[in-house]
Amino acid sequence: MTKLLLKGGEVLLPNGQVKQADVAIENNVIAYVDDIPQTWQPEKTIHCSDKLIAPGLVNTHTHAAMTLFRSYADDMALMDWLQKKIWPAEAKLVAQDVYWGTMLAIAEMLKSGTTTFADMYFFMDEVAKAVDQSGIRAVLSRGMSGVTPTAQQALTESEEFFRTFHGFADGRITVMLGPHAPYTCPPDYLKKVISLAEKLGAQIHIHLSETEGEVLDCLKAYGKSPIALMEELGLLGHGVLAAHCVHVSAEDIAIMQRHKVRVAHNPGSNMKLASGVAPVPAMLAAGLPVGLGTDGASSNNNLDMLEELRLAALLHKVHELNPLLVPAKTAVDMATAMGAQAVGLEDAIGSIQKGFKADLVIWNMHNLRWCPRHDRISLLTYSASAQDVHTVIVNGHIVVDNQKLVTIDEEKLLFEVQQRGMRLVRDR
Ligand SMILES: N[C@@H](CCSC[C@H]1O[C@@H](n2cnc3c(=O)[nH]cnc32)[C@H](O)[C@@H]1O)C(=O)O
Ligand SMILES: [Zn+2]
Repeated sequence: MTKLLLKGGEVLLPNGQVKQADVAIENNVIAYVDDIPQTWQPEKTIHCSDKLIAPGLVNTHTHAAMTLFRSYADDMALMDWLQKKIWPAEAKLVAQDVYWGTMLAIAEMLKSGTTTFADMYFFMDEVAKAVDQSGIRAVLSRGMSGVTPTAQQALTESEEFFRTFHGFADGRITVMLGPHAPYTCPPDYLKKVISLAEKLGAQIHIHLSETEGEVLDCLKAYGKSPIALMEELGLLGHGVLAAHCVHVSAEDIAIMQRHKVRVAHNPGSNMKLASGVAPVPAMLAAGLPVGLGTDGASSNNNLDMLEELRLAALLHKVHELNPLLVPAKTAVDMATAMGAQAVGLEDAIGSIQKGFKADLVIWNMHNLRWCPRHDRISLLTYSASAQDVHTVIVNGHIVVDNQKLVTIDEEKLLFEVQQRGMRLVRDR
């Protein structure tokens, strides 16, 4: 048994209040917040004065290994970017590339306070290996496309991946099915995905209504929006994490409400690819859980969730010319508890409370950006930097210690990803 005490810090509580409290961690869970019995003796103590103990950030949508393509193809529209640059480069990927690209992503995420990420990619055994070794938590899906020669193989691999890795790495890995999008997965293929989801009891992670073009094409082909088409096919009944949802109508939102669809909002990616502005205030008002995501590093171009948190708080204000929208408290909620809901882990992570998994970030407030401290949630949203991440704990284990990665060799990582990234985009 390991017993860890976080002493003398300020804790961001589930109700959004911040209070001075000690936190006791036993094995992988939060054993006590504040009311620690006299008899409880820690094996290790972290002194947290001038520090804010907050839930780990939840990155609800990414393609981790796309760090390999960071800065390779910028300033393009989504379909051009995917079809002309990314998919040809991805065709050259080998398993080891995905391992190293993912490890780089994990290193970047951990150091910037992310403790859980939802991923959709391929060579997922390699992703699971990187997750296992690094100590982060992840919700993994093998991206499936119905229009490539690997369509059938993707279904088989997804099933095997689910059976092998759902609950793996001390429960840090959960697995979803990942049909890529309606424009790469035609209805007949999605029906196969749905049958598989039913057979396995698996949830679904999919890109929906990311661009206006996607919605118009879908209307033309099927007479329905992507969301309405997904409802008709029966996909929405399976616990759906829908990435983007930029071009959704009021009717779409009503459908999503009926089926408790969870949204991954990616403001950085949506802005960079000029996809549009998701109606986040309307989706929140409809009671949909809206988490935040970075999307792949190649459309962002970093995996810093604090940046998404801030963009989420800023974008909707300027877009609707209403400074009251997505206040700091809501943005922090989206990056933590609502993110946990979005990835289906709301009973385990996303808030600091007794019995929850010990996934925490200790922020250093003793610096210029955090002074003076009128409101910690405001400071975290509008002022903080990833450099203020002092210590990160996932599943009760310290994975970042005083800004240093504990489980990952950073120099080796930089070398590997530099070499591999260059090879992938070299013309043959
Ligand atoms: N098409 C793959 C499976 C999809 S994996 C996830 C895919 O999502 C792609 N991707 C990354 N960002 C976005 C985005 O913003 N929208 C749609 N797809 C994206 C990424 O390049 C990757 O190919 C196959 O052949 O089986
Ligand atoms: Zn994506």
